[in-house]
Amino acid sequence: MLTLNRFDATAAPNGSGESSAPAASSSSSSSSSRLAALAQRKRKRDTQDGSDPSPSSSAPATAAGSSSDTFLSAPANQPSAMPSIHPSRLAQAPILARSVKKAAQAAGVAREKTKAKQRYLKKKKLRRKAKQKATGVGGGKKEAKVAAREDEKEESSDNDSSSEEDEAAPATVVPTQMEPIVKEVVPAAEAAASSSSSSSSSSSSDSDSGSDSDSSASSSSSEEETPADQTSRDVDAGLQFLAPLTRNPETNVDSAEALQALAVQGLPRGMVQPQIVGASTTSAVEAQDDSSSSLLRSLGAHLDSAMVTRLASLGVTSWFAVQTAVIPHLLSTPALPSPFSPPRDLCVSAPTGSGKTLAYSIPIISHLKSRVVTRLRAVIVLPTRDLVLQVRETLEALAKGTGLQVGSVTGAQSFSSEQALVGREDKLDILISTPGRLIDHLDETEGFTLRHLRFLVIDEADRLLGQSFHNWAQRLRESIEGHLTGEDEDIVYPQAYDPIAPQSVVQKLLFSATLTREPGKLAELGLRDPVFIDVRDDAQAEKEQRENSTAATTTTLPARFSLPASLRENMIVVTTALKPLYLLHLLLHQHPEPMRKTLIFTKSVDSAHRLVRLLTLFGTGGSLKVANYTSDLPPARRRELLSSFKSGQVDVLVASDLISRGIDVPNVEHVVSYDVPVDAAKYVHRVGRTARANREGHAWSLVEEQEARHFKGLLRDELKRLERVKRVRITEKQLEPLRERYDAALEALVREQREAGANRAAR
Ligand SMILES: Nc1ncnc2c1ncn2[C@@H]1O[C@H](COP(=O)(O)OP(=O)(O)OP(=O)(O)O)[C@@H](O)[C@H]1O
Repeated sequence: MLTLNRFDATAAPNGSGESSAPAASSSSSSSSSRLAALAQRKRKRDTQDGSDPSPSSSAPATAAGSSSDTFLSAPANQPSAMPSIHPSRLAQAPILARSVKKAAQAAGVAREKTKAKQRYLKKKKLRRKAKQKATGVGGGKKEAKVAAREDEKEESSDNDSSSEEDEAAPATVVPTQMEPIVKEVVPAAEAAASSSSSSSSSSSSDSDSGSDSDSSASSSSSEEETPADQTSRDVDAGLQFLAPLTRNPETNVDSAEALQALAVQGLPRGMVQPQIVGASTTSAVEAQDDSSSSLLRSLGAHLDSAMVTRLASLGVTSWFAVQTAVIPHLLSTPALPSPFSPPRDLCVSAPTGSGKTLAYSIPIISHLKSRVVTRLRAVIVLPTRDLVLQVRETLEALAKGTGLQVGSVTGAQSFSSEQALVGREDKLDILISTPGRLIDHLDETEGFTLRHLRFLVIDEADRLLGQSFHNWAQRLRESIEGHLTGEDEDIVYPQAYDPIAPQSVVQKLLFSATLTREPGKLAELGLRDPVFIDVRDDAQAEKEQRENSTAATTTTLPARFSLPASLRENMIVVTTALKPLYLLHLLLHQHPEPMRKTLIFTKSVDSAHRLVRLLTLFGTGGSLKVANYTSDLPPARRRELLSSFKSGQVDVLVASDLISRGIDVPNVEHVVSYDVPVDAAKYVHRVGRTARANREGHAWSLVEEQEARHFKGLLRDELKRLERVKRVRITEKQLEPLRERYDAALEALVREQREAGANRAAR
């Protein structure tokens, strides 16, 4: 076991000979040697740093032995040195956790307040005081902010001193001791790779690891196994998961080694072993309250006939693939899970337009509809206001008649009116929000609490986890888990190293068509043993299922990008100078009829404005009504435009990437990328605005000659769909009939812009 052996090895040069003491010797002598080793290491570091030794190790250098003696003469009931194991390791390895607990009990470890716990309680008290101050009259907000800043300062100064304190406190299992363990693993692994003869001539740290292996070999071969040895073997097994971390995990490689590496680096196991579902899977929407033998009914959650009727009125009579997999899974978790057996989290990767919104909305409503009092039990986080409103509309339609209260906060209304909504805990059952606004309310709205939360949905998860806005993910997680401490200051949990500690019952649900594979990003949310559901096209799903059924373990990752099978993709290579002309040809003459129900994406708001103006000057108005739909428009105007588009009063919307994610505009037939998307995720979300809900749709990418190579590389290497993209040729000869009008429109546009520039300069 690395930690223990390392301590023994450090003690050996001291002449105590404790490292070579038989493993069967009493536990107190083995802990003594570790304590002596700790003291010596600390002295050594203090000497190297030139810093003042802390009181616990402040004995003069000549009194090395006596310093150890100070530890050795600890009272008999002083807990023995425990292996330091990161809580997350213990959470992953129940056997190891049990062994550590047993060893702790055998050694008589009293459950007393550790220093870390004391620090935590102190900080909590300070936070509460700051909050109380903030809720006082006038200037409360400012005071709270100052107090919070002070909290942060204190936290960082605490952290600075923690490693020193922790080492001086030999008897506590403190997570921060993980760091030395990890550092030791790296040289040990390197040493193993190099020739065995080099160990004798290594530096002091090398010799540490060298003697680690020596001592473990000698003691394990000749002596009887003690409980401490048993523990150290278990810890060794746990540490096998540790490996040197590479800085940038390869998240786009599907080889077995890459997957293994990602798993070692912390990608949840479930993500390496997803549940794969074919995209054409469907099932009938049926009420489950009629069958007394229904498993779901026995679990207290089911789809009642009122919900089935509501769904039918919305045109939903059968489940899409993602719903077939996700809805029963979520309904089968209890509405009120036990904190001692909390539900597993869920990550879902499914194509654009495949019905992910209903996949989470229906189980949430089905679970919450039987609640007795209104409390905030579900929070749904989305990246933009438009998406928040869209999802809110869906939830309101589904919740009709259930009495559930659905609300949203996005910043579209004044902060105080939102506070009136979220500041009282009996106003809302379901809240939909952008991350920034949610954190603002957590920080500043008195009475806003997540303590009753049951579901946290992160839709468009990869986009949201890519945003570091005020560390929103971590702060949200703290708010969810923080309330577990309750009012009783003596109960501090969750402590992952206490296997029977109650945990938060919040189930986190992540959805996206481009789900992130980055362990670091997923770790921000602290997912609990997540289940992964991955909807892929049928051929791919079948292949994966066949391969995985013959393999001992599945080694696959959820698809990085999912697109609907009903999407037809095309690319047109164009000359830069004539790009608008190619677009005009595509819109007006590529098909027997002009292209209606079309979304055009440009690279910026300005380009969108210019393009709309050019199309208008050209006079497409006779056959196609064009409007721009960009982020500079007020939300009300955008909603108006969407409804005009839905009703057919507007045929073509020219947008920046504002609506490329999530927005569900029914019946979009064509998506044109006037400027090619900069990355694969953008491509997926743009083209995913068409071919939704199993309908047919067409995507067109206008690729300038000099961009063609890069774009093809994107399709081939990242999206793996080059062969699905049809190359459409438009010759310059085909453009001739439009040329004259186009030149006139272009000239008029240039004139307009010049005049506008001159006017601006004159002002
Ligand atoms: N079972 C169903 N039957 C019929 N229509 C459905 C069904 N499920 C969803 N839809 C419709 O499909 C459309 C797309 O659904 P939704 O917006 O949830 O897709 P999504 O998977 O979230 O897409 P994106 O990844 O682009 O956000 C919506 O108009 C929705 O009403």
